[in-house]
Amino acid sequence: MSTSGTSEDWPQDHDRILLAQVDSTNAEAARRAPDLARPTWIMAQRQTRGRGRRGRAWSDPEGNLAATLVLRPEGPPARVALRSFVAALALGDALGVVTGGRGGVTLKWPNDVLLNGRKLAGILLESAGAGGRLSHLAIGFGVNLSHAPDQVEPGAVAPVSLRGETGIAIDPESFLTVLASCYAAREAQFAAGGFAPIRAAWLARAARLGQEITARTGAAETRGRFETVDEDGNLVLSTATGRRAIAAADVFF
Ligand SMILES: O=C(O)CCCC[C@@H]1SC[C@@H]2NC(=O)N[C@@H]21
Repeated sequence: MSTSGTSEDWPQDHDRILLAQVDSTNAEAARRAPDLARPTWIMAQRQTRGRGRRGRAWSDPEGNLAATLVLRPEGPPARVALRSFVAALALGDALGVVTGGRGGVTLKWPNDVLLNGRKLAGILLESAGAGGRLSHLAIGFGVNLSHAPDQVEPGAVAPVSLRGETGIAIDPESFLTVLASCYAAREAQFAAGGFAPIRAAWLARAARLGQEITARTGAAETRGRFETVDEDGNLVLSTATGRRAIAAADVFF
């Protein structure tokens, strides 16, 4: 199956491609990006080689959401990368809509979404370009709507599914419609107001803000109090040896 089209609730300036199966919607995004004239969501019912952050595999049973938004954003790569926060916020908004705002949704730096403190969703940003200019940005969303994976990395936040945690059953296509609409609203906020309102909204939902956390980048580990996220999206920790701004890491609680 490969269909494209729109429905009443779908954002007017976004396109949509629905696939039965693909290796990875992010990989498909990279293949199709040169031919896409408008922001486009690519959703697959099943991925055979879903990928997660830092080269990890992303397990993707049918009934979960696997979708990638392909954008052609203007601006320097560092600003484009702030869409990581736009995306996480939009996903948090979408979950608020489907749960009727019952709460329990928090955001874990850089861009995981937690439900009742456990991992419900991950986001993977990938881009291509040359000479300081990006040709496209792919924002991949993996949401455990129906099933939580059995296996997790040692020390990682345990996974959870929306259905298992709340009893709410929503199919991926319906969830995508809500997510696309929430994303369009947050993108408009980012375009109009820059990172400041996005940052403030993200911090208002941040998991473990003010608490001790560990940031791990390769073999390097930094433990400290989670102070804030700065104007560039860095994780700021107050450590025994001073304030540290960390651009990329995995966070452990
Ligand atoms: O490691 C993470 O937490 C990020 C996981 C991102 C998974 C999604 S599923 C849709 C898109 N396609 C992929 O191959 N990965 C992302």
